[in-house]
Amino acid sequence: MQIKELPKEFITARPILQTIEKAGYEAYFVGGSVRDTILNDHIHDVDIATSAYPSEVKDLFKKTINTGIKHGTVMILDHQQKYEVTTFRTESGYQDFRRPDKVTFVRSLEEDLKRRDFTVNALALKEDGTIVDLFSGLQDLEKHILRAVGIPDERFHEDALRMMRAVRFASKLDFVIEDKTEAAIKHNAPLLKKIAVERILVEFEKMMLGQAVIQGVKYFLDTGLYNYCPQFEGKQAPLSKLLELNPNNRLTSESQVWLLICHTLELSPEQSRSFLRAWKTSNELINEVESGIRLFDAIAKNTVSEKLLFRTGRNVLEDTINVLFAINSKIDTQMLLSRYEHLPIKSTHELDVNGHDLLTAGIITPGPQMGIILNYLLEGVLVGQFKNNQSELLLEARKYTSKNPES
Ligand SMILES: Nc1ccn([C@@H]2O[C@H](COP(=O)(O)OP(=O)(O)OP(=O)(O)O)[C@@H](O)[C@H]2O)c(=O)n1
Ligand SMILES: [Mg+2]
Repeated sequence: MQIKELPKEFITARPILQTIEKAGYEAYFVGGSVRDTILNDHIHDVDIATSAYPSEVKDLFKKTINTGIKHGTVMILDHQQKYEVTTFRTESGYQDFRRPDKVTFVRSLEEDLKRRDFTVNALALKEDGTIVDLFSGLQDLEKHILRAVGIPDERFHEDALRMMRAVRFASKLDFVIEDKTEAAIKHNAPLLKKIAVERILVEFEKMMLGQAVIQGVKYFLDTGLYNYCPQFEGKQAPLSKLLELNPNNRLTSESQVWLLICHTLELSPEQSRSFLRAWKTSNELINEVESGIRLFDAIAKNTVSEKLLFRTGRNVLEDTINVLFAINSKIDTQMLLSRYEHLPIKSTHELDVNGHDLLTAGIITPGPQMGIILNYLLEGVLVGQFKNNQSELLLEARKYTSKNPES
C-alpha cells in the first residue's frame, strides 16, 4: 500500500528520514502516527525507527538530545520541531513484566516490529509513502480488529501494560479485540499488579475518554483487568453500571472520568480523596472531584444552596453536568446552570469589600474575626440579603460587630 498524500506532520519530518537513508541506513515512521493516518485520525507525535545506532544518528544531525539513549532513543531538533528517533531493537530481560531494562539494538526492521504490541501498531511507513506491513496490520485496521503481534502471551509478558492498552484502543478506536488476544488478557490479567499505577492511570483515563467507552469498559470487566487496578478489586457490580452510560455523551476531561467513577462507586467526598490518592491522581484533580461529589450529594438530597454553587465554581459544575448527562440523569441541569449564572458574584475577589477595607474603616482590628465577617458578608450577598455594594456591606459589617463583639 502506498499513501499518496502524507499528512503535513510527515512531510516536515521527511528530511530526517532522507538524511538517515542517504547515510546508508534504513529509517521509517512507526507507531501510532502511521495507524492514525490510515484511519484518517488526527496524529499527535511522529516516531521514527532506524537501523542506525544512536551514536550513528547523532553523527548525522547538528542538534540532538540524549532523551533515552539507553533504550536507543535520540531526540533530533530540526526547524523548531522535535523528533524521537529510536534504533531498531529487540527487548530482552523482562523478568518483571515491565518495560525491559535491557534492549538489544538490531539492524532489522522485522526484528523491531515483531516485538511491538498490536498488528495495527506494527506498521512502518517509508518516506515515499510506502507502507511496510509484515503482520497484516492493514487488514486488521480495515476490519477494526486489535490483535497482538505473534503470540499474545509473549507480548503481554514483555509488558503487562499492553493489556490496558488493548482496552484503551478498543474504546478509543472502536475496535474489537481478537479472541486469542482477549483470552491471553484474561489469563495474564494478574500481571497488571506489577505495573506502576501512574502508567495504568493514563490508559484507564484514555479508555474512559474513548468513543466506544462502553465497549472498552466491557472488555475491562470481562477480562478481569479491573481486579488488578487500585481499589477496583471485586467491584464488578458497581462498575457494571458504566455499561449503561449514555452512548451519545462522551466525557471530555480527566476530572469528569474520576467524578463519574467516584459517583458510580457511591463514595463520600472523604472516601473519594483516599480512593484518588491510591490512583495517584494530582491534588488539583482530587479537590475538583471532591467538590463535584459534594454537589452530587446535595443534588441527591435536594439541598443545593447558592453558597454551594458558588463554592463549586463553574468548571466543576460543568463537569458535574456532563457526568449527569453521561449517566442519563433526569436532573434539571439547565436550572442548576441558570442558578449559577444568576449568582451576584462568582468569586470572592468580586465582593465589594475586602479585609483591608474593614480595617481602614475601623470596623475590626487584625485577627480571626476578619474571616468570619467576610464570610458573613459573602453569604449575605450570595443569597441576595445584601447588595454587593461597599457602603452597604460596611454598614452590615458594623451591625454584625456590634451584635457580636469580639470576645
Ligand atoms: N507497551 C507498548 C508501548 C508502545 N509500543 C509500540 O510503540 C509505539 C508507540 O507507542 P505509544 O506512543 O505509547 O503508543 P501509540 O500506539 O503511538 O498510541 P498514542 O496514540 O497513544 O501515542 C506503539 O504504536 C507500539 O508499536 C509497544 O509495542 N508496547
Ligand atoms: Mg504515540
